[in-house]
Amino acid sequence: MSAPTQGEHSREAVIAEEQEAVDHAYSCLERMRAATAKMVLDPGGANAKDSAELRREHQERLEAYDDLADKPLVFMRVDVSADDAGAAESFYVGRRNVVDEERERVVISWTSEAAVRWRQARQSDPGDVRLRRVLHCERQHVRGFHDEIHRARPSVSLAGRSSLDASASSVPADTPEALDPFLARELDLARDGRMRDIVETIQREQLDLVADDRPGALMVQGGPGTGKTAVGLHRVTWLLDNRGWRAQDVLVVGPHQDFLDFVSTVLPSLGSRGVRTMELSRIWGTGAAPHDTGPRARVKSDLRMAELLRRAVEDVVRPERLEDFVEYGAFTISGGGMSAGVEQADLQRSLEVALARPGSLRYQRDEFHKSLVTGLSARVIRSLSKQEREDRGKEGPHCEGPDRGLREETVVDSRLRAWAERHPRVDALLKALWPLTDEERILRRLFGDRAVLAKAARDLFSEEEQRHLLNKPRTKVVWSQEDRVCLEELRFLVRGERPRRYRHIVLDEAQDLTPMQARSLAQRCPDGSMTVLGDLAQATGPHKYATWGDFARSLGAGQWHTAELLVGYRVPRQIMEFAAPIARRHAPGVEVPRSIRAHGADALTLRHTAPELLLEELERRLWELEAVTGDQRSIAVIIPEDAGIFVGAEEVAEAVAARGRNARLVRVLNVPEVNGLEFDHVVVVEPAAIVGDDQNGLGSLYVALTRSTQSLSVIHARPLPAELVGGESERGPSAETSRASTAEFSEVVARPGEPERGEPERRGAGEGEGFGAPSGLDGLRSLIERGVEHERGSELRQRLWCALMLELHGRGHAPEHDGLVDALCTGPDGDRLFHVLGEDGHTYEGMRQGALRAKEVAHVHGTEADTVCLVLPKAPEQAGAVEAVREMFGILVIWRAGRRWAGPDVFRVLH
Ligand SMILES: Nc1ncnc2c1ncn2[C@@H]1O[C@H](COP(=O)(O)OP(=O)(O)OP(=O)(O)O)[C@@H](O)[C@H]1O
Repeated sequence: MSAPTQGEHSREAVIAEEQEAVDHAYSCLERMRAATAKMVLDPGGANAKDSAELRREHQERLEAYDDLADKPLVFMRVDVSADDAGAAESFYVGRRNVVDEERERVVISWTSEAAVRWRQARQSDPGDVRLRRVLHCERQHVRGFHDEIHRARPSVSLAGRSSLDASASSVPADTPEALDPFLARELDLARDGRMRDIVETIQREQLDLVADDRPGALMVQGGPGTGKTAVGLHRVTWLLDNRGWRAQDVLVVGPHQDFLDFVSTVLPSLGSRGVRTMELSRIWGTGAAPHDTGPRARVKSDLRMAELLRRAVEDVVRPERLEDFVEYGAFTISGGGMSAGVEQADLQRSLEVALARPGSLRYQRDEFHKSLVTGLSARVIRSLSKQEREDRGKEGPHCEGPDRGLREETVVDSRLRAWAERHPRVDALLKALWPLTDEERILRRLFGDRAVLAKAARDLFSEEEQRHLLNKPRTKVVWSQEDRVCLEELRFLVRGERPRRYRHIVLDEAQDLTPMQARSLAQRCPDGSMTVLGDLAQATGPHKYATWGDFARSLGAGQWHTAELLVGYRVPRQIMEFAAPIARRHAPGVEVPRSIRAHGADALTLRHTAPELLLEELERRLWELEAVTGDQRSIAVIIPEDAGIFVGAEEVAEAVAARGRNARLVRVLNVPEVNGLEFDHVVVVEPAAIVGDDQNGLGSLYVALTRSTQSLSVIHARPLPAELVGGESERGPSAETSRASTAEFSEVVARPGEPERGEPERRGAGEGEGFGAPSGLDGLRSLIERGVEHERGSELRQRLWCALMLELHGRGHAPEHDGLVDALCTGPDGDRLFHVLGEDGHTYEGMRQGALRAKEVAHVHGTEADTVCLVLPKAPEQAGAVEAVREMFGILVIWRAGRRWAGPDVFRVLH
């Protein structure tokens, strides 16, 4: 073993010194933990309630210590000038505040004002920072370090550096392109379905936003993977620590539950427990409600709806009905030997005053009710009081004391008020003036009655827009997500009910919020303190905002400011360059992030194939990826939402699951489900179908293409959207043509009939002959082919066929298929021919016809299949049908039962 160099000596010495400090920090933390655990058992407190409250607080602190799990407690040392003479004081920065027995600071939380300031210092403008050293720890063990700022002497890491430190010390930390090795290592880690906190490697521009203390809404625009979500979550911890807010004061809103699960460990690892997180659709009730679509969704979630709803509520009131209750110039009630009345002019005035009061519909009604009852009971009281006085004069005193008369009057007054309050005529008058006081009925009437809608929508919505809002007559109303937002607005207008409020709200993927949703969320945050995170180029919702200023208008935000994140930390550069033209087309004013991650040679793969081979190609790509990546890396298959293209998510998922061991890490998702998530490898299937004809389809594709940290594979049968291949799209000329050219990528083109790479050539269908058709049968063959082709028009049959192909491929077969044969497996125990049936395949008649067709196919194809099998979409309708088909035709039958195959011969035919 060679002797260590001088550099290695000094490096080892530094690590040993830092290790000592880290060990001390951990032992102090352990002491604090033990003391807290003791306090949980014996919390003290003046009474039981206090004790319970204290116990809960200690318990939370204890859990916060434990939430560190395997994350390092300490990750930075900072030396700052203590005096002009050059003395320096050292501090350690970490995930928690730690003190020693004398309550001296041992570790300062990264959220403290000082720690943030030190981290914002630059080598060129260090302020009082003399040394800023990043410690690379694995749990408690210091493995390396890197000096970002060192003013006293050259960085020790320059000498004898480890491979981990090598690039860091050679790159000036102030250079934006600098990718420090700790960061590079973090970014390259496998994505296991849970986001990690980035507190150790947070970049200056990110930290600036985390610690932004301006009041109002902070809106962060940033492309895919620029760390918006990470910034939003770290900001929550910073706010809780610096504003003294409780966790319950903050709400984090994300696009869907998977996203919330994905980020669920970040806040606890930063020491912030109990922050409420919610998926967007659950904010307004159940997430299961359907969405409106197309122009209806657009109109219904437009900000103008707020005014329409206000008018709809205003229009509910029918002041003209007052007349119907007035006789001889007054409104009167009588009963129980009493009568009372209010003159019309007074009544009119009361109504006007009530309607002019700021407040909800019910509040105004109640105010009118109160003043009416006061007016009525005042009249009765006066007459009764006179009577009483006369009676009292005859009968003598009823009770003693100076306030006798007053008390009697009060009793009479309250009894009379109750009488007037509940009088049926009063009730009838209120119902006539306010016929509706229920938000659901008001909305049903607005969307169900053309005249009501036209009156309220007069100068707000065009006639066409009004048509989109109208429900079809006699349609049973199921409240959509968009309706639910309107209902919340109505609940305020009608009852004055406001949803729960928060001190701060973080909105992630905010570009997809509708204006009405944004307005509704802002109402949960009366101080307007919000963090709004989004990317206008990733917009997939019914509304597209041109600027964040438009979004701020929906929020009704008094104060707001925007910031931009421009460096991408997730997506490798080659993929980002491929996807960028899509973003530029979709949101021309928005800057595409500069990816900090270097090209991987095989980061991008494009595969073109025939529609019926899409599934096979996908299977093949998954095998390849798994072969390369092994068991540890996550893979997402992103398919179009309208799966009509070839097969649904279920079938792909089944095929993935059937492969067993790696299935855990392979997920099949569509774009709304993948929003905000990331995976190591992503396979995007049929981009053109993801774009579809939706105005926000390009946004969806941009989301799909930018989910991976390692590689992107695109498998397509339809031509790629023009933006991806540098062409002119039908959507108009590209703002900037793509720099990507298909030649740059590994592209495999496979069509039926064309030999694929490495496969023996075979003659394709549609060229006059199938593989092995006996001569003389050509005429018959084409007749039968036409019949088969016709049957293949069934979508159900197509899906069933795909499921069968997946199954067979999954079992290691390479089934042949052509214009006649659905699947033919050749193996040592004979040939098996499968014939797939469609809609009526499970009826006996369907099976009988299918059996005949299968026989014809086998005959003209010339296959001497040892086994012919019918594949039904579900279990046969008639008992005994399977046996009958087997005995009469010699044909076996299997069928689909949910996600499985079933039938008495299923193992024989599918082995
Ligand atoms: N400073 C950093 N250090 C380490 N990892 C980082 C840093 N910044 C971002 N990342 C990582 O980059 C990935 C993308 O971050 P994040 O999901 O926050 O981006 P985003 O802008 O919200 O993306 P999208 O718009 O696609 O939702 C995450 O894995 C995150 O941990």
